[in-house]
Amino acid sequence: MNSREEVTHSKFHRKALQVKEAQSRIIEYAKVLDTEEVPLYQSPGRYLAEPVYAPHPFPAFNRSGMDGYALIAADTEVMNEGDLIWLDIVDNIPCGAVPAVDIRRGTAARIMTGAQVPQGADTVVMLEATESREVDGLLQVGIRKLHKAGRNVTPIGFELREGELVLPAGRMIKAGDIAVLAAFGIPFVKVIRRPKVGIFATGTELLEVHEPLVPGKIRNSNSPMLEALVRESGGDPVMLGAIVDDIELARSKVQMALESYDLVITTGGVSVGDYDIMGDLIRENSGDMLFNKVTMRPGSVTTAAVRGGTLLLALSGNPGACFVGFHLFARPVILQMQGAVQPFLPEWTAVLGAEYSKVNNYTRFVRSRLEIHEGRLYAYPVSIDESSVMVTIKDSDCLIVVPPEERGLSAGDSVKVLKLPGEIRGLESMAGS
Ligand SMILES: Nc1nc2c(c(=O)[nH]1)N[C@H]1C(S)=C(S)[C@@H](COP(=O)(O)OP(=O)(O)OC[C@H]3O[C@@H](n4cnc5c(N)ncnc54)[C@H](O)[C@@H]3O)O[C@H]1N2
Ligand code: MOO
Repeated sequence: MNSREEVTHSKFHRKALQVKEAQSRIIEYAKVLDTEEVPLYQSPGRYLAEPVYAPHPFPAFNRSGMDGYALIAADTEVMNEGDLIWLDIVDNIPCGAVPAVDIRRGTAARIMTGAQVPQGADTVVMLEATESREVDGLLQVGIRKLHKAGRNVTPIGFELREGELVLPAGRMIKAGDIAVLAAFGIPFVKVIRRPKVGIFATGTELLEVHEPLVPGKIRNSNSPMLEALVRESGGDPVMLGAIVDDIELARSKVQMALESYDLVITTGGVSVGDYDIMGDLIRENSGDMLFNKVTMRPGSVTTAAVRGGTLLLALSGNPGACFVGFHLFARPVILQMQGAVQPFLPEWTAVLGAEYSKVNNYTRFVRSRLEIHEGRLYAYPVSIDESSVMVTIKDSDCLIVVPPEERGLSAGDSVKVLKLPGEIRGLESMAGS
């Protein structure tokens, strides 16, 4: 066999890996990146680099849950129905103040919601359940009903005890986490640095977004889509444009990108056509190749290599395949590099909303809409889900996983779905219905 035949031969005879096997081959090279400190307000969406333990109990003092009077519950025990018990008011405690006097039998303190309950008091009686009077210049509060100890008092450490784990490392920071960090006086948060992801497209047919359409050409929609997906995954996308189908150009672009970024994603040119330069380029150094075929549709031609320790993910040019390939391979790498606890798409179970008859000998990942009817989750395959189709990507909430052996699926079947990130768009169609 001469070398040209060898190239052709290896182009056509690819060893296909199962998706899980392909995922575990690449995830091995997705090393958690170094840490950095960011201001609290910039931390949403970032991943915590280290666990947060409560530095003090929360609340840090016994807290009043009502505006009213702090007193000793036992003082209200001796009451007959309808009688008023009169207690001397010895203090007035606004929020933020430290009580000046301890409460002893026969006394009470006026207190506001959120203020520190004074020593000795074990209950707070709400203002509406009290009366007040002045006797010889002394203010007194009258209590009509029997009150139990502990009412309207949130004890110290009720939410968190000192030293308790509040936020584990690898957790993506959201609004509730911000509240915890703020409450514990953490103005700068240690997070994992965002991976820098170089993105470029290959294809002589590609025009930039701003260019007018000309015969035979299409606009490069995959690069901006990948840019958005990388950003959505917490990565820092670096747009390297589109190159024509020229292997020399691709080689130098790949080399530069691998030396400069934490991950390189390309789209297009991985099939067996005469101009599928990314496939050829990766095969040149087959020792570095992790795989160049996966038993999935769309995206069977998804290719991965590792060079100088950096991953190169060559996704298909077909928009549907590029989208699915990103979620199955690129997103987990980007998340893992940020130390995410669960880098893969979550697996849910749904009811299939409509018949799906397409099958082949590869696992299908069918772009689908999600809806909830009477408390049950339904997945509806999008109207057209071919690998080459772009327009239905926007309607996808999940990917239904259709195993290769199935004879086609019927409406009502239980199906495994991979939930895509973000809100469920399918629910928008139900708004107002
Ligand atoms: N003889 C064979 N032909 C094909 C095979 C095969 O096994 N044997 N595989 C098919 C499958 S499956 C897929 S998927 C595609 C994969 O093709 P490539 O990944 O090499 O992608 P291209 O050929 O470069 O482009 C495919 C398609 O997508 C359009 N495209 C490309 N880049 C972009 C972009 N940045 N934005 C929008 N659209 C893009 C391109 O114009 C083509 O229409 O190969 C099958 N063929
Ligand atoms: O790689 Mo293709 O997208 O399987 O159809």
